[in-house]
Amino acid sequence: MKKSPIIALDFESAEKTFEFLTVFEGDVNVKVGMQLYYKEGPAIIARLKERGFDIFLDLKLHDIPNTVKSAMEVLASLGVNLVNVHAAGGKTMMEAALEGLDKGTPTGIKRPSIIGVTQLTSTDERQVKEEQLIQASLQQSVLHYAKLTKDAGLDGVVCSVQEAAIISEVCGPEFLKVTPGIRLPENDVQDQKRIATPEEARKEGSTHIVVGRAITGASNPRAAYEQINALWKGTDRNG
Ligand SMILES: O=C(O)c1cc(=O)[nH]c(=O)n1[C@@H]1O[C@H](COP(=O)(O)O)[C@@H](O)[C@H]1O
Repeated sequence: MKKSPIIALDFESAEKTFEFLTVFEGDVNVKVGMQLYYKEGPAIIARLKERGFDIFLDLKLHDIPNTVKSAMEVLASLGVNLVNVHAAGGKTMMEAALEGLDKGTPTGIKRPSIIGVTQLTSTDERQVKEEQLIQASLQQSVLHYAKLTKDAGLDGVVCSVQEAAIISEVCGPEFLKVTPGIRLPENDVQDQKRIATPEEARKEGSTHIVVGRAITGASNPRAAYEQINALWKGTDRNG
Protein backbone atom coordinates (compact mmCIF):
# COMPACT_ATOMS: atom_id res chain seq x y z
CA MET A 1 0.00 0.00 0.00
CA LYS A 2 1.33 3.43 -0.94
CA LYS A 3 2.29 5.85 1.85
CA SER A 4 -0.46 8.35 0.90
CA PRO A 5 -3.51 8.81 3.15
CA ILE A 6 -6.15 6.10 2.77
CA ILE A 7 -9.48 7.74 1.87
CA ALA A 8 -12.44 6.00 3.54
CA LEU A 9 -15.08 5.63 0.82
CA ASP A 10 -18.01 5.54 3.21
CA PHE A 11 -20.64 6.13 0.52
CA GLU A 12 -24.04 4.56 -0.02
CA SER A 13 -23.50 3.48 -3.62
CA ALA A 14 -20.99 2.97 -6.43
CA GLU A 15 -22.55 5.94 -8.20
CA LYS A 16 -21.82 8.31 -5.29
CA THR A 17 -18.34 6.79 -4.90
CA PHE A 18 -17.26 7.33 -8.50
CA GLU A 19 -18.77 10.80 -8.54
CA PHE A 20 -16.51 11.63 -5.57
CA LEU A 21 -13.50 9.96 -7.22
CA THR A 22 -13.67 11.98 -10.44
CA VAL A 23 -11.12 14.42 -8.98
CA PHE A 24 -8.74 11.68 -7.82
CA GLU A 25 -6.17 9.62 -9.71
CA GLY A 26 -4.90 6.14 -8.95
CA ASP A 27 -2.06 7.57 -6.82
CA VAL A 28 -4.37 7.72 -3.79
CA ASN A 29 -5.27 4.79 -1.55
CA VAL A 30 -8.90 4.00 -0.87
CA LYS A 31 -10.76 2.05 1.80
CA VAL A 32 -13.96 0.13 1.10
CA GLY A 33 -15.92 -0.51 4.27
CA MET A 34 -19.02 -2.45 5.19
CA GLN A 35 -21.58 0.01 3.82
CA LEU A 36 -20.19 0.13 0.27
CA TYR A 37 -19.14 -3.53 0.10
CA TYR A 38 -22.47 -4.83 1.39
CA LYS A 39 -24.28 -2.65 -1.14
CA GLU A 40 -22.13 -3.25 -4.21
CA GLY A 41 -20.28 -6.52 -3.53
CA PRO A 42 -17.01 -7.60 -5.20
CA ALA A 43 -17.84 -5.59 -8.36
CA ILE A 44 -16.89 -2.36 -6.58
CA ILE A 45 -13.40 -3.77 -5.90
CA ALA A 46 -12.92 -4.73 -9.55
CA ARG A 47 -13.95 -1.23 -10.67
CA LEU A 48 -11.60 0.49 -8.21
CA LYS A 49 -8.75 -1.78 -9.27
CA GLU A 50 -9.35 -0.83 -12.90
CA ARG A 51 -8.80 2.80 -11.88
CA GLY A 52 -5.45 1.87 -10.28
CA PHE A 53 -6.25 2.54 -6.62
CA ASP A 54 -4.56 0.56 -3.84
CA ILE A 55 -7.42 -0.86 -1.76
CA PHE A 56 -7.93 -1.53 1.94
CA LEU A 57 -10.98 -3.78 2.26
CA ASP A 58 -12.16 -3.03 5.79
CA LEU A 59 -14.68 -5.72 6.78
CA LYS A 60 -13.30 -6.30 10.32
CA LEU A 61 -13.91 -10.04 10.41
CA HIS A 62 -14.68 -11.46 13.87
CA ASP A 63 -16.05 -15.00 14.05
CA ILE A 64 -14.96 -18.56 14.83
CA PRO A 65 -11.61 -19.50 13.26
CA ASN A 66 -13.04 -21.80 10.57
CA THR A 67 -15.51 -19.18 9.34
CA VAL A 68 -12.90 -16.43 9.25
CA LYS A 69 -10.46 -18.70 7.43
CA SER A 70 -12.99 -19.53 4.68
CA ALA A 71 -14.06 -15.90 4.36
CA MET A 72 -10.45 -14.76 4.02
CA GLU A 73 -9.87 -17.36 1.33
CA VAL A 74 -12.63 -15.67 -0.69
CA LEU A 75 -11.40 -12.11 0.02
CA ALA A 76 -7.86 -13.06 -1.04
CA SER A 77 -9.09 -13.71 -4.57
CA LEU A 78 -10.33 -10.10 -4.97
CA GLY A 79 -6.80 -8.69 -5.34
CA VAL A 80 -7.02 -6.04 -2.61
CA ASN A 81 -3.87 -4.79 -0.82
CA LEU A 82 -5.00 -4.83 2.82
CA VAL A 83 -7.67 -6.59 4.91
CA ASN A 84 -8.47 -6.67 8.63
CA VAL A 85 -9.93 -8.69 11.51
CA HIS A 86 -10.81 -7.84 15.10
CA ALA A 87 -7.90 -8.87 17.35
CA ALA A 88 -10.52 -9.61 20.04
CA GLY A 89 -11.41 -12.69 17.98
CA GLY A 90 -8.25 -14.24 19.42
CA LYS A 91 -4.90 -15.59 18.29
CA THR A 92 -6.27 -18.81 16.80
CA MET A 93 -8.80 -16.82 14.76
CA MET A 94 -6.08 -14.49 13.50
CA GLU A 95 -3.83 -17.44 12.56
CA ALA A 96 -6.78 -18.97 10.70
CA ALA A 97 -7.35 -15.67 8.88
CA LEU A 98 -3.74 -15.67 7.71
CA GLU A 99 -4.00 -19.31 6.63
CA GLY A 100 -7.14 -18.53 4.61
CA LEU A 101 -5.45 -15.55 2.96
CA ASP A 102 -2.37 -17.59 2.04
CA LYS A 103 -4.55 -20.34 0.62
CA GLY A 104 -6.80 -18.00 -1.35
CA THR A 105 -4.10 -15.78 -2.86
CA PRO A 106 -3.61 -16.72 -6.52
CA THR A 107 -0.14 -18.01 -7.43
CA GLY A 108 2.25 -15.28 -8.48
CA ILE A 109 0.25 -12.55 -6.72
CA LYS A 110 1.38 -10.90 -3.47
CA ARG A 111 -0.88 -11.87 -0.56
CA PRO A 112 -2.82 -8.91 0.88
CA SER A 113 -1.39 -7.52 4.12
CA ILE A 114 -3.56 -8.29 7.13
CA ILE A 115 -3.95 -6.23 10.29
CA GLY A 116 -5.84 -6.61 13.57
CA VAL A 117 -8.15 -3.95 14.97
CA THR A 118 -7.08 -3.37 18.59
CA GLN A 119 -9.56 -1.00 20.24
CA LEU A 120 -11.71 1.03 17.86
CA THR A 121 -10.91 4.75 17.73
CA SER A 122 -14.52 5.36 18.82
CA THR A 123 -13.74 3.64 22.13
CA ASP A 124 -12.60 5.50 25.25
CA GLU A 125 -11.27 4.58 28.68
CA ARG A 126 -14.78 4.44 30.23
CA GLN A 127 -16.08 1.95 27.65
CA VAL A 128 -13.08 -0.33 28.11
CA LYS A 129 -13.69 -0.41 31.88
CA GLU A 130 -17.48 -0.39 32.10
CA GLU A 131 -18.67 -2.03 28.89
CA GLN A 132 -15.85 -4.44 28.13
CA LEU A 133 -15.08 -5.03 31.81
CA ILE A 134 -11.33 -4.80 31.10
CA GLN A 135 -9.37 -3.77 34.21
CA ALA A 136 -6.25 -2.71 32.29
CA SER A 137 -5.99 0.79 30.84
CA LEU A 138 -7.07 1.42 27.27
CA GLN A 139 -3.42 1.77 26.24
CA GLN A 140 -2.48 -1.52 27.91
CA SER A 141 -5.40 -3.22 26.18
CA VAL A 142 -4.35 -1.85 22.78
CA LEU A 143 -0.74 -2.90 23.36
CA HIS A 144 -1.84 -6.37 24.49
CA TYR A 145 -3.87 -6.81 21.29
CA ALA A 146 -0.94 -5.51 19.21
CA LYS A 147 1.41 -8.12 20.72
CA LEU A 148 -1.21 -10.86 20.21
CA THR A 149 -1.62 -9.78 16.58
CA LYS A 150 2.13 -9.90 16.04
CA ASP A 151 2.37 -13.32 17.72
CA ALA A 152 -0.32 -14.58 15.35
CA GLY A 153 1.92 -13.55 12.43
CA LEU A 154 -0.15 -10.63 11.13
CA ASP A 155 1.42 -7.59 9.49
CA GLY A 156 0.20 -4.89 11.86
CA VAL A 157 -2.71 -3.26 13.63
CA VAL A 158 -5.38 -0.62 13.46
CA CYS A 159 -4.94 1.65 16.47
CA SER A 160 -5.20 5.33 17.30
CA VAL A 161 -2.28 7.74 16.90
CA GLN A 162 -2.03 7.85 20.72
CA GLU A 163 -0.77 4.26 20.81
CA ALA A 164 1.37 4.25 17.65
CA ALA A 165 4.69 5.12 19.34
CA ILE A 166 4.49 2.49 22.06
CA ILE A 167 3.44 -0.17 19.53
CA SER A 168 6.44 0.78 17.37
CA GLU A 169 8.71 0.36 20.36
CA VAL A 170 7.33 -3.03 21.30
CA CYS A 171 6.43 -4.55 17.91
CA GLY A 172 8.99 -2.75 15.72
CA PRO A 173 8.80 0.18 13.32
CA GLU A 174 7.97 -2.08 10.34
CA PHE A 175 4.84 -3.46 12.04
CA LEU A 176 1.95 -1.58 10.38
CA LYS A 177 0.18 1.04 12.49
CA VAL A 178 -2.85 2.09 10.48
CA THR A 179 -4.49 4.99 12.28
CA PRO A 180 -8.04 6.30 11.68
CA GLY A 181 -9.63 9.06 13.76
CA ILE A 182 -7.74 11.73 11.80
CA ARG A 183 -9.05 15.28 12.12
CA LEU A 184 -7.84 18.78 11.22
CA PRO A 185 -8.24 21.28 14.08
CA GLU A 186 -11.31 22.78 12.36
CA ASN A 187 -13.09 19.41 11.89
CA ASP A 188 -15.87 18.00 14.10
CA VAL A 189 -14.88 14.98 16.19
CA GLN A 190 -18.23 13.25 15.38
CA ASP A 191 -18.39 9.67 16.73
CA GLN A 192 -14.61 9.31 17.17
CA LYS A 193 -12.98 9.43 20.64
CA ARG A 194 -9.23 9.06 20.06
CA ILE A 195 -8.45 11.60 17.36
CA ALA A 196 -5.25 13.22 16.10
CA THR A 197 -4.03 15.48 13.32
CA PRO A 198 -2.02 14.22 10.32
CA GLU A 199 1.17 15.85 11.73
CA GLU A 200 0.69 14.08 15.06
CA ALA A 201 0.26 10.80 13.17
CA ARG A 202 3.55 11.36 11.34
CA LYS A 203 5.41 12.31 14.50
CA GLU A 204 4.05 9.38 16.55
CA GLY A 205 5.05 6.78 13.94
CA SER A 206 1.80 5.82 12.23
CA THR A 207 2.64 3.97 9.02
CA HIS A 208 -0.68 4.88 7.35
CA ILE A 209 -3.56 7.24 8.11
CA VAL A 210 -7.21 6.56 7.29
CA VAL A 211 -9.25 9.68 6.57
CA GLY A 212 -12.95 9.75 5.85
CA ARG A 213 -15.21 12.70 6.59
CA ALA A 214 -12.41 15.29 6.85
CA ILE A 215 -12.06 14.73 3.09
CA THR A 216 -15.41 13.33 1.91
CA GLY A 217 -17.38 15.94 3.87
CA ALA A 218 -15.20 18.90 2.81
CA SER A 219 -16.56 21.54 0.46
CA ASN A 220 -13.50 20.89 -1.75
CA PRO A 221 -12.44 17.26 -1.15
CA ARG A 222 -9.41 17.45 -3.46
CA ALA A 223 -8.07 20.52 -1.60
CA ALA A 224 -8.71 18.86 1.78
CA TYR A 225 -6.87 15.75 0.56
CA GLU A 226 -3.87 17.80 -0.61
CA GLN A 227 -3.71 19.66 2.69
CA ILE A 228 -3.89 16.43 4.73
CA ASN A 229 -1.37 14.69 2.46
CA ALA A 230 1.12 17.58 2.85
CA LEU A 231 0.73 17.65 6.64
CA TRP A 232 1.08 13.85 6.80
CA LYS A 233 4.20 13.80 4.63
CA GLY A 234 5.69 16.87 6.31
CA THR A 235 5.86 18.85 3.09
CA ASP A 236 3.45 21.55 4.29
CA ARG A 237 5.20 24.79 5.21
CA ASN A 238 3.26 24.92 8.48
CA GLY A 239 3.44 21.15 9.15
O1 LIG B 1 -10.65 -0.28 10.57
C1 LIG B 1 -10.90 0.93 10.36
O2 LIG B 1 -10.67 1.43 9.27
C2 LIG B 1 -11.36 1.74 11.50
C3 LIG B 1 -10.97 1.32 12.74
C4 LIG B 1 -11.14 2.16 13.86
O3 LIG B 1 -10.74 1.85 14.97
N1 LIG B 1 -11.76 3.36 13.66
C5 LIG B 1 -12.21 3.79 12.43
O4 LIG B 1 -12.73 4.91 12.33
N2 LIG B 1 -12.07 2.95 11.34
C6 LIG B 1 -12.63 3.36 10.03
O5 LIG B 1 -11.98 4.56 9.59
C7 LIG B 1 -12.90 5.45 8.99
C8 LIG B 1 -12.87 6.76 9.76
O6 LIG B 1 -13.77 7.65 9.20
P1 LIG B 1 -13.81 9.21 9.61
O7 LIG B 1 -14.07 9.26 11.08
O8 LIG B 1 -14.93 9.73 8.78
O9 LIG B 1 -12.45 9.77 9.23
C9 LIG B 1 -14.26 4.77 8.99
O10 LIG B 1 -14.46 4.19 7.71
C10 LIG B 1 -14.13 3.67 10.04
O11 LIG B 1 -14.88 2.53 9.70
